[in-house]
Amino acid sequence: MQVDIGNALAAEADPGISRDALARLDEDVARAHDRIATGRAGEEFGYAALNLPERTDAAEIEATVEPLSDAEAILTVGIGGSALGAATISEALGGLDTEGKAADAAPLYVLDNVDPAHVREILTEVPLDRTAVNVVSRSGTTAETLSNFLVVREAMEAAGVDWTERTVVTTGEAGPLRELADRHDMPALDVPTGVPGRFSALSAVGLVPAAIQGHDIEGLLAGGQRAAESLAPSLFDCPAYAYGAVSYGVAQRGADINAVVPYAERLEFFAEWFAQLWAESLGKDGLGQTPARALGATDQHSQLQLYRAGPRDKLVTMVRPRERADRTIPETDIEGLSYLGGSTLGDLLDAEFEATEASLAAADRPSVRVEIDRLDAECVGELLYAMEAACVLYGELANVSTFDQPAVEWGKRAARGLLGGGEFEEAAAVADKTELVVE
Ligand SMILES: O=P(O)(O)OC[C@H]1O[C@H](O)[C@H](O)[C@@H](O)[C@@H]1O
Repeated sequence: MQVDIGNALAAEADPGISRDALARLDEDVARAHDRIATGRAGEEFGYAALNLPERTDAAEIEATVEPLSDAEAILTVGIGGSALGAATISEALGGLDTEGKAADAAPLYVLDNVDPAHVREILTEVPLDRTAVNVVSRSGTTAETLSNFLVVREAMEAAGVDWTERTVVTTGEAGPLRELADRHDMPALDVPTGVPGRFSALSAVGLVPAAIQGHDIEGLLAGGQRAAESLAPSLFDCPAYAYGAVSYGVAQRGADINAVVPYAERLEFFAEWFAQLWAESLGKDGLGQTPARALGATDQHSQLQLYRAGPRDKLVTMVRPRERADRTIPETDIEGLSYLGGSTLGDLLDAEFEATEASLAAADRPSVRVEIDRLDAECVGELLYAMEAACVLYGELANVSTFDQPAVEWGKRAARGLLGGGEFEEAAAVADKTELVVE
């Protein structure tokens, strides 16, 4: 993976970071790297995530899902960190919904919301008797996930399918989901200890659907390991830290928003995964950098106007694979279009990428270029790990508590209280809402 931070330098962009400031920041990076290394060595909560490429047992995952390898569809039931990693990996490697049909892998459907219409659509679409269900919850108590799973289970029973035969559970050591798996003797995998959901993509949490689809999960872990080995005490030697440090540096200078723009349809979910990672880890104590999601080249024709000419509060992160399967644009004699003929759609996408980057630089807007070689298992594993390491580094530099999410849990308790799931003072706050209704 390669990161180019040139267009985030103060000489090119406002806000931007000067070379002197970057050199000073590099001293903080060295200290943060030491802290991260200590945390990893002690398997401390959160830091342990950066050991996953070594810790995750690919053979165990493959053996556990083997009885479901004939599945014609996969249904992941989870939310947040228990869904986005799997969706990101399966999409990047080919195998999300309809894309999967073209890619010859069982398509992955993700039930990560409790919108009844969405649930109904998915249950109508998947062949329940030939679907592998993967219910994923670290806590085993998340209301959305458990409710959806109860609905899926009921639908399978109604269709005469033995759901215990078609479900893999991924959960923590204890909790309702673990008890359910034990009671029905279902295949179950562990959410690794010490790893928050949003950092768990390179574990059973993110790898089960890819394993069922026959993707190279060893390759994903090897790519993660390659990024782990690239961690170094200077941002000038480590692409992941260069990205984390520059994001932090420009955020301190006013780039409160980080617009992530992959130039690959198969990385659309990556932007969603990144958004959870960045928002939930770094949005603390009045600090943080708001993730925005876009897709190149499509969103050049919508959001780019704002990114180039709106408030100077954004960093644009442009992500692309350097190689991709390509398709030639047919020659044409249509007047004014002949320049397109003979080049490829990939050439066009790359030209759009470079033109957008230049257009941001010409307007003094900071951007960072993140490139991977191609969209294969190793490069995807490397990208996910590097972004996690970048996030951990940013958290160290900002001195926030990267691995918790108290604000999210507040809302979870309030919703649970409202549904009669126990006494929670957060639920009482709902009744205190101030109204000023206009009809
Ligand atoms: O895996 P679960 O316990 O079901 O949690 C799923 C999600 O729940 C919360 O929203 C947390 O903030 C997320 O970080 C977590 O990924």
